[in-house]
Amino acid sequence: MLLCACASAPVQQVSPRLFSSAPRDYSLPNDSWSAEMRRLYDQYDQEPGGGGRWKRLPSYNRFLKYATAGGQCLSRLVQSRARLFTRNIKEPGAAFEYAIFINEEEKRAVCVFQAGHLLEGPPGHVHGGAIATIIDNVTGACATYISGFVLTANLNINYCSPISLGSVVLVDCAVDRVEGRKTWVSCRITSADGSKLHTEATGLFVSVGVSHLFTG
Ligand SMILES: CCCCCCCC(=O)SCCNC(=O)CCNC(=O)[C@H](O)C(C)(C)COP(=O)(O)OP(=O)(O)OC[C@H]1O[C@@H](n2cnc3c(N)ncnc32)[C@H](O)[C@@H]1OP(=O)(O)O
Repeated sequence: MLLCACASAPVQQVSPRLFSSAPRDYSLPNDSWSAEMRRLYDQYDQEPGGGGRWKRLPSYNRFLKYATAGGQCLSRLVQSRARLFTRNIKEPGAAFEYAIFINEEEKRAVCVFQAGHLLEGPPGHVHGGAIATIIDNVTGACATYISGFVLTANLNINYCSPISLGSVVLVDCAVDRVEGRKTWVSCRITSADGSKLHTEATGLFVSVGVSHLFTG
């Protein structure tokens, strides 16, 4: 489902910020984004407080450092050099370029995803593991938004048609049901115009306390 275009967000500066300690929000547009990527982003992006249905999730390369409620402390405990898998390649556009938008009312998440040249699997096309990664990330974000902290227990993926490197696709997820600690999410990856189905998936997420990460 697409929305009317809104005011464009500024393009993120990706040069090293030598004199700034502010974290980079990787979900903001940068110069590597194609016109198609930017167009889709603008369709879902909403001004904060504008009452829109879609809310962009900020995204940093360290999961815990910028989290509220003791994130920094946990980050030090876990591993100071740890970096989020999808955000750890320095060259903009080389790997995972994406922005996730959440629609809380519909319990949906949509991700605009541009797959860079380092994600190659079959010649000229995206690796199945990279596709699984973006699915896990977006379905996981959707489940987390609705159910709080969860871990992926099960992911089923049907690869229907290959995704060309450099192309922009839509990852569209919805929470199907929540029962106790379990949250089921379904997901479809389509071409930007929705006409071609690339991938279908379902995921089961289980709610855990953060202490589960330390105790197993
Ligand atoms: C915002 C950024 C988002 C990023 C998203 C990234 C998400 C990830 O990649 S997470 C990393 C990959 N996942 C993991 O490492 C998880 C490893 N697994 C585990 O830690 C555990 O097995 C875990 C937490 C899933 C479940 O363990 P535990 O908390 O002991 O739950 P447990 O009591 O066994 O099961 C709870 C329920 O889930 C069900 N369940 C658990 N695992 C499965 C499974 N694989 N398939 C089906 N059902 C399952 C159980 O049957 C049980 O159901 P019921 O309540 O009806 O009896």
